[in-house]
Amino acid sequence: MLEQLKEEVFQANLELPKQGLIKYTWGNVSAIDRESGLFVIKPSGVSYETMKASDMVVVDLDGIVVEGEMRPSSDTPTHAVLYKHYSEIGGIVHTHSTWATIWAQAGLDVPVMGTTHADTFYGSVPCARFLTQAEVDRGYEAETGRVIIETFEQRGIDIMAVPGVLLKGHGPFTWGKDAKSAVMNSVVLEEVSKMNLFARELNHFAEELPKPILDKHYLRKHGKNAYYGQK
Ligand SMILES: O=C(CO)[C@@H](O)[C@@H](O)COP(=O)(O)O
Repeated sequence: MLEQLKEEVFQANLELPKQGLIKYTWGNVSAIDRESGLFVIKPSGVSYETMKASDMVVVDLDGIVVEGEMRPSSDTPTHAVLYKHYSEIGGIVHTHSTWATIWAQAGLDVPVMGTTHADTFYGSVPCARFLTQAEVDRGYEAETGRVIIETFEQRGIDIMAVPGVLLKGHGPFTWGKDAKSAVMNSVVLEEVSKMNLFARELNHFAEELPKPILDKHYLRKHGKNAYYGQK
């Protein structure tokens, strides 16, 4: 069942250490099959060196295991809440990648300071608030998903135009149309987090990208008249 998706999710998980986004088991990737309403996620706490495609766990949108021998990622309820709320999302990634986590620990949005950012994210990547004691008690991981939704709704941000968020004091989540694009978005977020920190260090008054350039770069890749790359 869902053998191809398991392979895709497995390969996407292997990309995390390859791209330098994680150490040890500090991350997870999932992808959903919208037809069955089931998603595939990596098992919790299993070394990337020994993990196999057959170790991937299939869960439903309530996070209940449907297939697999292992316990799914501890972040499964966060993934489930996001898949349930946003039908456009096909893949989700969580990491503790260093540069993005620095911004998360500083409690700051990652501003658009260059075209590298604008090519992927149509605006600042928001930093969501800390969870309250009541939220932690109610279910930390599911409430984390709800805080992400709250952040995007309160700020009126389109989830697919800005496919990532920072969780204050924790780290980034990114998403995309599938697992591969969600991983690419994590790589971009990590790179721009690093670039921005150095740019602000060199010049505390370094400006954000002006709107016309943000529009041009984002829309030429993602707008309805996109023309970047090959047909
Ligand atoms: O954030 C954390 C731990 O603080 C987790 O996302 C991370 O360790 C990955 O956990 P899983 O191996 O996916 O259960």
